[in-house]
Amino acid sequence: MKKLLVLHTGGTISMSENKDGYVTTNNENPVSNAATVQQLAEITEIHPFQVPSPHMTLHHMNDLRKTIILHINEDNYDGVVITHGTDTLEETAYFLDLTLNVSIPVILTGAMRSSNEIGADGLYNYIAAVRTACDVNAKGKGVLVVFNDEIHSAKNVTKTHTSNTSTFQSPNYGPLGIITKNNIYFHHLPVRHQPLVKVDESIKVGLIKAHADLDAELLRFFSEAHYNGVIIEALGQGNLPPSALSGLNELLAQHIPVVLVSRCFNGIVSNNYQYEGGGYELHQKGVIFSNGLNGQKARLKLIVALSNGLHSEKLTTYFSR
Ligand SMILES: NC(=O)C[C@H](N)C(=O)O
Repeated sequence: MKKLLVLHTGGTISMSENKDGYVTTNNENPVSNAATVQQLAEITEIHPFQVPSPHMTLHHMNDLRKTIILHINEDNYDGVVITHGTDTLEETAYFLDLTLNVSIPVILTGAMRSSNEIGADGLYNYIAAVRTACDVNAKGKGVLVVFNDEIHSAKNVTKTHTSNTSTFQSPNYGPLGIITKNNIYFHHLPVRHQPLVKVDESIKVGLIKAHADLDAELLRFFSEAHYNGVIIEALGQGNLPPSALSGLNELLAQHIPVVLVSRCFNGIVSNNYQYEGGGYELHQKGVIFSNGLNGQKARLKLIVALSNGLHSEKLTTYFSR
């Protein structure tokens, strides 16, 4: 039997509906010690904290990382499963993917319906995650998200629906694999990069979404509030309204790294347009173009990059991968 470390962190998978129909936190995680799961693997369960995932912080994520390292250094685990709220699940998954230097499977899962609601998906997803963690082909693929019978890479997966159980999707790329009643099939191999292991929790990176008439004052805020970096979810292929440019110039003049992603759901930013605020001009100014991440993931990537002392060209290269 494979030996797995399971970390329960909270979220809907750990919650129940009360008599008024509202979803609330339980003292005990209902999927903890589930008999069906105990038959699949030898499981050591720990509960580092129990929070709804909107309460997750960089400190929680880093704490989770340290806890995983501590336990896998002490004992020979074949894999790690983390149960987590879905709202920020992709952020914790990607943070661990960027910073955990391990080859055993590390898999996050959660639920869209709490434990006593009709069609509750928590135990089902948990079982699927445990089965995947036991699969020999799940090794060396970085951090994975298992949800609704699909296996996604932490880098590409995102929550796409407020309530549907098929909420986790990987725009542009699709899932790495699928899970059936009896089998686990991987169809793609993710491109892997060497993790960076230092994390400075004091680094502050802001995230802002561009829109028509974006006010330069909003960008100025980040320099006034001493942010270490800024992510802009730009328009289309990577363009900004002229109204924002004076604020952007101030950030760049103060050598605050600015990374561009797109507010579009699919595609990658590029320096095509040569008009005021167009990608060409932003690139010339020194804005860093990210290779296809969403804003919340680019934020964590910039925190990790700055924690590891990446600046100028090294930072640009890191974001091009
Ligand atoms: N489905 C969920 O888990 C959502 C919940 N609000 C959370 O992220 O904790």
